[in-house]
Amino acid sequence: MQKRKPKLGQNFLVDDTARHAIADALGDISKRTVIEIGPGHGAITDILAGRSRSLIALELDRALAAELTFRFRNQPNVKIVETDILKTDLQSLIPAGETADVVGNLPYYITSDILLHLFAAGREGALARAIVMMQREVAERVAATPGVRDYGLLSATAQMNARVETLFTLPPSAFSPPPEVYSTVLRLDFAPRFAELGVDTAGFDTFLKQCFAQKRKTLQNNLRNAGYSLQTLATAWPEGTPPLARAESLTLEQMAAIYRALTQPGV
Ligand SMILES: C[S@@+](CC[C@H](N)C(=O)[O-])C[C@H]1O[C@@H](n2cnc3c(N)ncnc32)[C@H](O)[C@@H]1O
Repeated sequence: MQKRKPKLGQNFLVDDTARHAIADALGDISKRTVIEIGPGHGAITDILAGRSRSLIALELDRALAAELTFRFRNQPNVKIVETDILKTDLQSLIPAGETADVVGNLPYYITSDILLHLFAAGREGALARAIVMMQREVAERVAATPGVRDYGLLSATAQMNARVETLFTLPPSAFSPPPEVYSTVLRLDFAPRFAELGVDTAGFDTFLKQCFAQKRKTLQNNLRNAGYSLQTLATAWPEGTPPLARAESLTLEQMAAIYRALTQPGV
């Protein structure tokens, strides 16, 4: 086994039950294209190769990509691509008119960037489902509901793009070498809510960033810092929303109502 490259987040899964549970969480993939992020030594790849119609595994580490290319050389449904997931256009990997599912024990140093990359592909209609493992604390933020301590920009962004379900948590001993943190597996079913909530994608993304800019400030103060006047905010503020509310206490429906009132006054 090659030496671990800590910079690439290489903690390999060695728990047999867990790697099967991750593959099982995808459901029936016999007719699906599956994209694996960071296959490493193939702990999950081995299982998916025998189950999926087509498996495309994206690995940045040249030696690992070569190892897997050799191992799967006689399986025409498996394609190993040496590439950076963040620089890969996922839609271009998927047959026209179809969607793919994603699986990955993610390199933790770029978890948020990978999630944003997946949400962008989900909005394009390229992805149906993702089973992704990440540091437990990050998973808790992705899955948190409004009003709880962990709810913030990552939760709101994730839940504008997907239904989030927490599946299970693994201790450091499930990996080699063991990381310093616990890890949690999430299921994301891509279901963008922008049209349903009457907001435009790019504008509402920016608005959410403005709303959550400073956690200790009220939502109105964050929006004043973003350039909205007190008077504009007072006129647009929906009835029933406390003026001193913080962004993390509001539902996505309430956030969207404020955004619509600010950007489409009189509608
Ligand atoms: C946590 S390991 C998981 C390996 C394997 N899937 C497993 O479960 O044992 C993360 C993997 O992602 C790869 N990786 C890191 N950065 C990447 C990137 N930007 N694009 C694609 N793969 C990357 C690493 O080389 C490593 O193989």
